[in-house]
Amino acid sequence: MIEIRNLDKEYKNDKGDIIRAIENLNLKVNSGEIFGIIGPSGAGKSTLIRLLNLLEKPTAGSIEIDGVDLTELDNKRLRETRQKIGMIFQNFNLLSTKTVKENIIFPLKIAGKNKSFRRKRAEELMELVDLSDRADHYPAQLSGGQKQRVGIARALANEPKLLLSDEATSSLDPDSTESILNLLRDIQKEMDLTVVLITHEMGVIKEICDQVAVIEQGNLIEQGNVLDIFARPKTELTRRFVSSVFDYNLPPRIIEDIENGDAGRLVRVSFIEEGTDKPIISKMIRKFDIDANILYGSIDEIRSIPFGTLVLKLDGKESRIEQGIEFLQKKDLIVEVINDG
Ligand SMILES: Nc1ncnc2c1ncn2[C@@H]1O[C@H](COP(=O)(O)OP(=O)(O)OP(=O)(O)O)[C@@H](O)[C@H]1O
Repeated sequence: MIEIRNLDKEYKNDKGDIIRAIENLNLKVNSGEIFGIIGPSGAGKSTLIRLLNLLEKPTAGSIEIDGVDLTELDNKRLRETRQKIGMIFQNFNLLSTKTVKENIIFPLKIAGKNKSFRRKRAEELMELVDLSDRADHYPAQLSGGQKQRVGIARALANEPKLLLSDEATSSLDPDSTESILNLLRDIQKEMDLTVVLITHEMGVIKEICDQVAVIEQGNLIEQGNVLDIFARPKTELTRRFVSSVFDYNLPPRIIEDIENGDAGRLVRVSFIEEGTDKPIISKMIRKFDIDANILYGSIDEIRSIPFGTLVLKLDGKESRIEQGIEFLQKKDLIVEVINDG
């Protein structure tokens, strides 16, 4: 669906220095995915999402959507293409002097749709986002969550195939965030949309994304399936993001033992889906004559799929322990030796 190649974006600051907001970035987003891009402040997230519909012009590189390179389109074709890319914003960007219904009708007007079509489509969209009873309210009369619902309805007006979300839940309270994320998930399924969202909150990624890319200082540093990234974050930054929503860090008493050289042989076993861990670990204990004490465990759910990690202390013959670890790895558990003992 989207293929970004060798993308660069440079800005000049007030002093005339060049700031490389995006550096040689390559990314592929498949059709029908909810793809999250996460990074700390200043990483280049907003720049990247604005590049995706050419609200920002790249300094170099290409952005293909369904095989069409946006950077090569003339203004007229770019405008047409943009109508098929919906976008929602952190600050909603609603027209304050227009009602809910008029805000939703606005992009349909721009697309040249006739009056009866516009009215009918607006009714459908208000129903979709559960705001039919607020049709004649103005944005100032709505809660943040309701404003974002209007933003979503407006973004979907011209039946886009791609929806871009620029920190859509960052200014919402936790309940509204949850309901907006659920709405995004539902409409993604119902309309078979591809969604690209940027966020600085790992909770958003955990809640609705299928794939995630982590960016830092304009560079893509890690990318993959959300479950894999949670189970095996490769970079320090990703690990920090994961730790913000999943209790991944070792408890202080274990860290202390490691520092004092008293911890023994410790492994972290991460598993996805219920029950896969227990029979396999007890099998390892029997098969290789190893003692395995669970020192610490943490279990959560990622989009209804159980996901957890256990920290085990292994005792036994060195060679048998090696074989035991290999055995776990072959069973598709993610095993990380955290202390050699
Ligand atoms: N119009 C601009 N002119 C000059 N520099 C810019 C401009 N827009 C962004 N930048 C710089 O580019 C870098 C990336 O900014 P960007 O807003 O894309 O980051 P971000 O990850 O979205 O940050 P935040 O989460 O704080 O919004 C920053 O160093 C920023 O100062």
